[in-house]
Amino acid sequence: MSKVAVVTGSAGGLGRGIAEKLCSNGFSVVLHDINEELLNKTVEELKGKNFDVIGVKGDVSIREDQFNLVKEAVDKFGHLDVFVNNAGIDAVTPFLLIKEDELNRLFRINVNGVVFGTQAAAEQFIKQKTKGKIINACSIAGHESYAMLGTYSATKHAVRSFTQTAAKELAKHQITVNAYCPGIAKTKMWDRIDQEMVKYSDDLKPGEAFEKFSSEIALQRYQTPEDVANLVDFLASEASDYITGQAILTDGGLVYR
Ligand SMILES: NC(=O)C1=CN([C@@H]2O[C@H](COP(=O)(O)OP(=O)(O)OC[C@H]3O[C@@H](n4cnc5c(N)ncnc54)[C@H](O)[C@@H]3O)[C@@H](O)[C@H]2O)C=CC1
Ligand SMILES: CC(=O)C(C)=O
Repeated sequence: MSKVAVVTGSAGGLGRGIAEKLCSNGFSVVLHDINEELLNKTVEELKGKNFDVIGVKGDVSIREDQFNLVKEAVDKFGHLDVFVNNAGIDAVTPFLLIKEDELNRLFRINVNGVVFGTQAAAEQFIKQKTKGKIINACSIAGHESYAMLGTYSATKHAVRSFTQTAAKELAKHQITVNAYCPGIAKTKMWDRIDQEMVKYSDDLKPGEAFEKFSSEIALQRYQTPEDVANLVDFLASEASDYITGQAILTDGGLVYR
């Protein structure tokens, strides 16, 4: 019986990389995204590689959607082993200009989404009476707060906090809860961050905010989805069974904790 994983926000970017890695290691994977068109395209591409996948459209910030996502996974594949809370959004704003809408939007998706996904997955693991793995998208911004990324950094610190609390409460059920903390990966998220940072700067040109952040990386290259997927793959495997409540950096040497 193959293992079953759900990856939220996996129509593109890091989530897609994670889904592909788990598929290539024999998982059946439920891809999930709010962007239905891209989700359907990605599902077809992965099916074309003979991967065992389905797609479920949903919004992580809606609690009911997260429980429905787990239900769809179990209806299709019979059980659940791994739930990756990957979906997240960004905002670039000088601190003095942060407004209520930005705070609510980012916390709803980046934090509420992780809480609801964790609850839905844990409920299923407890019902199954099996161990289970919950893996959350944190960031270097969950360890270090960045200028212009105040709201985003606060949400990622909150993800780290909920990862610890959930790990402590769910350990008695043999459920582990960990987080991966990527550095600077060239996905649509960083394309947007770069564009916005350039708008607020007098001297940066398009691409230069990304280059500036990347130039600090000790290993001298920006991150790929595969780099991130390698850590998530480990956290999804039995090799990580004795690890819980951790927010592990994978950033090529950028933030040292
Ligand atoms: N790209 C980077 O350098 C880093 C990314 N991260 C985190 O990794 C995760 C993935 O990031 P990327 O792939 O770069 O982002 P991305 O923006 O390229 O992809 C995110 C995906 O999530 C989906 N999504 C957005 N809101 C959603 C919602 N409410 N419900 C369901 N799906 C939704 C989007 O449609 C998109 O397909 C995020 O949590 C992000 O904060 C962390 C550190 C660095
Ligand atoms: C996108 C992100 O997580 C950063 C800037 O750390």
